[in-house]
Amino acid sequence: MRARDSATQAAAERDRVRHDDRRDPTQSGTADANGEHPAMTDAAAALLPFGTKVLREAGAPPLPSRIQALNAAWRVCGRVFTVALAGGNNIWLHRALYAAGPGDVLVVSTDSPREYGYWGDTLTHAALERELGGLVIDGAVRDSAELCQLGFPIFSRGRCLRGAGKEDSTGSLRGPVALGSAIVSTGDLVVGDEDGVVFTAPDEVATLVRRAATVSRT
Ligand SMILES: O=C([O-])CC(=O)C(=O)O
Ligand SMILES: [Mg+2]
Repeated sequence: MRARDSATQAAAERDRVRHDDRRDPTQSGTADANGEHPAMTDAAAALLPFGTKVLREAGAPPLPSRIQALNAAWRVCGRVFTVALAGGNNIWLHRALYAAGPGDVLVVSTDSPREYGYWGDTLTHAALERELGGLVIDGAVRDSAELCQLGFPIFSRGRCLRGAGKEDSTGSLRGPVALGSAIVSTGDLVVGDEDGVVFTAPDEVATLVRRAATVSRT
C-alpha cells in the first residue's frame, strides 16, 4: 500500500473513532483493533472523558482563545511535545516530527507579528505516519481542505496562505514555550475540543480528574 493511502486510511479510522462517541474513553483517541490506546499515556486517558469546559471549571489553565479547532468536531487529548519556532520558519516542525513519539501532541509557539501558514497537508501526512496525536499551534496553517479530509486534529489561529521558510533558524524542541500568558512544558497534558484548549502538569492530573468528576455531577 502506498504511504499516502495508508495515511489516508489511518486518518479515516481516527475520524471514525473520534466521531463515534467523543466523550467515551473506550471509543475516543487512536484505538487499535482491541479498543486499546497504545499511544495514549495513562494521564491522558484519565482526562479523555472530560470536555475542556469541565476541565477549565475544575482548574485547568486555558490556552489563548485565538487557538481553535480547524474543524469543530475534532478533539485532541495527549502528552505535550513542545516546539518553539522563529517567526516565518518551520524547520523545527520538520525536526519535531521525527523527535516526538506516537500519541504526542505538538504544542508550538511562534514569535512573529506577521502571519504564516506553518503547517499543511505534507506535514500532516508525515505526522499521521509517525502516529502523532495532534497539533496545537499559536500560528496559522494552510491546505485547510486537505487537513479537514485527513482528520489529524489541528488547533491553530486559523488559515494563512503565506508559506514558512525552511532554512536553519533559531528554535527548539522540548523546552518550555509561551502561548500568550500560558507556559507549556513537554510532558504536560493537553485537551482540546470545540470550546478551546486547556493543559495541565502531569502531577496535577489526579486532582483535576477528581474535581472534574465533581463539576460534571453538579
Ligand atoms: O510549508 C510547509 O511545510 C507547510 C505546508 O504547506 C505543508 O505541510 O504542506
Ligand atoms: Mg502544503
